[in-house]
Amino acid sequence: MSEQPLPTLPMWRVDHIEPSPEMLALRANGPIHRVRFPSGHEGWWVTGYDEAKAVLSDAAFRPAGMPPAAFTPDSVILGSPGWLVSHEGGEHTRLRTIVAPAFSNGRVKLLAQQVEAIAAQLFDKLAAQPQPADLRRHLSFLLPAMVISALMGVLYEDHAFFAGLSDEVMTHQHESGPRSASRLAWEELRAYIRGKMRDKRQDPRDNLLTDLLAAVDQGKATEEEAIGLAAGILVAGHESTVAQIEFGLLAMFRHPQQRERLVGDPSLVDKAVEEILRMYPPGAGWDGIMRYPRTDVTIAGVHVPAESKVLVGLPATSFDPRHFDDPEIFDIGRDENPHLAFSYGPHNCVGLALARLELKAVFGSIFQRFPALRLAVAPEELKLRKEIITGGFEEFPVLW
Ligand code: HEM
Repeated sequence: MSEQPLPTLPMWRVDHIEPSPEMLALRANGPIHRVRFPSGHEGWWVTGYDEAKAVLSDAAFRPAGMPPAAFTPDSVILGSPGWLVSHEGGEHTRLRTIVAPAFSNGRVKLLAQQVEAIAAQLFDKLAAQPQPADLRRHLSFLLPAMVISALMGVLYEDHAFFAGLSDEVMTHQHESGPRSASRLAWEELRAYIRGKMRDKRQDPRDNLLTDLLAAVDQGKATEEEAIGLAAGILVAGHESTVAQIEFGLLAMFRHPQQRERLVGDPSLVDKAVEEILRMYPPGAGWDGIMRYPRTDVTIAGVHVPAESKVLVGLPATSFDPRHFDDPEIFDIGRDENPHLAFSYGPHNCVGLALARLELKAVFGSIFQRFPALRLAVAPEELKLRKEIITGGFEEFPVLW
């Protein structure tokens, strides 16, 4: 009897936005599945909510940035000192503790007015464009980059430069060899940060680069680690947020009644953002974050040998009915929403409060500012950026 072929990733969303029916069917069939990854390797895909949380908080698993030697690293930034997902245990805690205060709820709250002002300024610029206009070019790509400049304490005018580099790092991450475009961009980004950190010695003020310099001076990190921490934050904090703005808008276009509900009651914005994150998180169909068990482990009764690939299917966990009532319904008033879009455990998203603030700034007022905002093309005509894990689109043409 011939064996069934393995389910294969990616499982693309329907029209870029609705969850893949194949993914939903597999998820409903059990919490862990043997699958084939886009790289051709076989491994496991964890789609159960509890099982995902257990893997993400279990020290038996190495983080995404520490693949076993058998797997070719798929990103130039893996192994770079200071890149948080390439460190584990005490080393990871030491480095994360240096940047975590800059992302605390209290520090992020202080940025709220600035983030609102950046959003308002970009809305004005978008409104001044001839229609249709590319919302990516005028809003989604810029807003996270401008917010990160404020956080880092670098000039606003630099945002286009470093956002371009961060984009290049992510876009070409499958290339290998020392002269790949991605590696060059990563090196250029690090050189840029090295220069900015030197400038901060003369003009410190209160920002993340100054915190990083202090950590170097106090012997908590090497200069190379501090540079890697800053560069990693730039890359991790940019593309994910760009894509989430775009997927969130698609979600709202797709569900006009929920959009009207939000316009009618702007106090729903916090819950709306959580629901967007739950049901339409950024993603290009690779469907999760990787972990590597260092020893043999058992997940939901399935034996998984050491050094295998275990993909934790964060988007799939959002449809686990053990944790979400009517999970396939997009409901911006959902009360209980413990989604895992920001992951869980020691590597959960350090920038989650900032990401929420940025998304609130967009979804809290964009439909008031542009009541007739809509896509200028059919959703299926948008070109998904398939080569980067967070997805997002080449262009996002809109009318209003
Ligand atoms: C909607 C936007 C965002 C989403 C959905 C998101 C999602 C995630 C996820 C799923 C991880 C876990 C990766 C893993 O466990 O392998 C992560 C980690 C991380 N994120 Fe975010 N993120 C977002 C925005 C941001 C922002 C705005 C920043 C900073 C400015 C940021 C910085 C980071 C960093 C530095 C890590 C690595 C943490 C560690 O390994 O300790 N992210 N993010």
